[in-house]
Parts: sequence; structure tokens; C-alpha cells
Amino acid sequence: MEGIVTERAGQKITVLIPEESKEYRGIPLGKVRKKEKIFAGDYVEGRVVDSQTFAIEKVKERKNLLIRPPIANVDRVVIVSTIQNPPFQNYLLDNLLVVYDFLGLETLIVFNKVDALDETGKEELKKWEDIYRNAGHKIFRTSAQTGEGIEELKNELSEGITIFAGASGVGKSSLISKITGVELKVGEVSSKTERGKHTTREVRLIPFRNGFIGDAPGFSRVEALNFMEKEEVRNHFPEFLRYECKFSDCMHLNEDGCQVREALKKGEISCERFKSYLKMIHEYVDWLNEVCS
Ligand SMILES: Nc1nc2c(ncn2[C@@H]2O[C@H](COP(=O)(O)OP(=O)(O)OP(=O)(O)O)[C@@H](O)[C@H]2O)c(=O)[nH]1
Ligand SMILES: [Zn+2]
Repeated sequence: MEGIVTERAGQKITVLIPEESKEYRGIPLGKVRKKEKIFAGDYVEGRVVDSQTFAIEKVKERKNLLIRPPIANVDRVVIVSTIQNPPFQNYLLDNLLVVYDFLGLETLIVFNKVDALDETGKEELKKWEDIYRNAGHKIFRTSAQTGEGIEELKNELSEGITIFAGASGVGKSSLISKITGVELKVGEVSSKTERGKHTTREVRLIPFRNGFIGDAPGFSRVEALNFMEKEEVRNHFPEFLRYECKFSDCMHLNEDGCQVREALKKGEISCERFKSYLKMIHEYVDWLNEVCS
């Protein structure tokens, strides 16, 4: 029989058997226990021992294993931002997009709290939406307050395992509650977790349609270079990949025949995105002010 680990809290492992829509306490057999640690999101094989117990005989090979939150086999991340309250941080969004793409996750961009935007905010939202849409990203406008955009977002989360990431206060918990109908304990996800104070807090996968949503947030800040080589970063700006530079190892800095630079000149690539790229890899180019005035 197959199941999925929906919770791992200390020694307690909860296994959901989808066939039965029933949760059991998972007990790993000795050989499994010896071989590996078990995480929420792990797909397991085993047998029902009694009405409450499932013996785990095998942990299936993991697609990936995230550390924040500790969940295996994550398919997708919803990266939540706001334009106002708190103010938009495009460099943070760009870093999250690069890192999660590098980790092999599907990335969705959500602009939340659209109910609370003033006129300037609405203009700004349009500007940034255009930039990210042109870069090739999927974008949603939502309000956890009024429900705007929630159905559209839900339809993207029907399968697989999804987590939510983004800065503090953008509405991650509010969105998860709105989508799943499960109230998250407010304050549980405190900024203290960032400093490792509550790192043992358990993670639960909340069943949603044919998939699951993690109840603990992903990164609220990251730096691409903590995850990958400088040369790797450019591969996670999808808009750069549309162009073929003269040199296949072009970093899009001062190389001859750089088509990304040409695309910037023509306005086909956003200067904001390119500036994030430079900042991420700690580079600067003399021609920037001329091209991006
Ligand atoms: N007006 C408005 N307020 C919202 C919306 N979504 C969330 N909020 C409010 O924004 C505040 C922060 O929401 P949370 O859901 O706690 O945000 P979070 O991203 O989980 O924050 P952290 O736990 O700090 O990471 C709360 O007071 C929410 O009520 C929204 O769509 N519109
Ligand atoms: Zn180039």
C-alpha cells in the first residue's frame, strides 16, 4: 500500500493513505529507520497493521528535499509579494525566483493585498506585472481579504505539493487559510524561526484537491550565490535564455556580441531585472547608465 507522510513531529509520523482517505500513525520498520530520516512529503510503501498503525517498509526515492520548510518532493512554490504594506522588494522576488527555479520547483508569482492599493499602488502593480509577465512568469493578483483571484490561484494548485514563500507580512498564512479553509495559528510562523529559534516546529501538509499545501513558509530572504555558482545565475532568468549570444558562456557583461545587452537596448528585457542580475552576481557594467537611463 502507498501513502504520503503529512506530518513529521519529533518521533511522530503521520501517513495518509489516499485510497482510504485515512491517516495512520507511521512506524518505520527497523531497516527503514536505520537507512534514512523520514520527512513530510515522503511517499512511502507499507501495510496497515491495525486501525491506527501503518508500518513503513520503504521510503520512495525523493525528487528533492527542502530544508525550509523541511518537506520532501515539493513541486511548486507560490512566491507572495505586495506592492504596498509592506512595500514591494523586487530584488527579493528575483532572488526567490532564481533560487527556487534552481531547486527545480515551478514558481508562481502572487501579488497579494490588491484590495488595499491606492492609485499609485495600482499603477505600480501594473508596471511590475508587465515586467514579470514579459520575463515569462505566471502572475496572479489576489486578496486574501476579499477573495479576489483566489479561484484562479487554486486552479494552479490542484496537484502535487505546494509551499508558500515571501517576505514577512505579505499574507502567506492568510492565503493558505483562504485557499484550504484551515485556520493557521497566527504567530506560529514568527520571524524568530528565521534565526533558528523554533526550527523544530512541525510541518503539516494540508490536503488540497489532489495535492497538498505546506503550512510552513519557505524562504523570506535568500541570496542566489548561497545556492549556486555565479555562472549558474543567468540560467534562471528565463528572458535571457531567449537570446543567443556570440559566446555560449556569455555572462552578459562586457562580452562581444552579447544579445542580452542588445535586447536591453531595445527594451525587450527589463532594466530592473537586469540590475537584479548584476546585484546578485556582484558585478557592474559601465554601459548600464547609457542603456538603462
Ligand atoms: N488588506 C489586506 N490585508 C491582508 C491580506 N492578506 C493578509 N492581510 C493582512 O496582512 C497581515 C499579515 O498577514 P499574514 O497572513 O500573517 O502574513 P504572512 O506572510 O504569513 O506573515 P509572516 O507570518 O510574518 O511571514 C495580517 O494582518 C493580515 O490580516 C489582503 O489580501 N488584504
Ligand atoms: Zn550575453
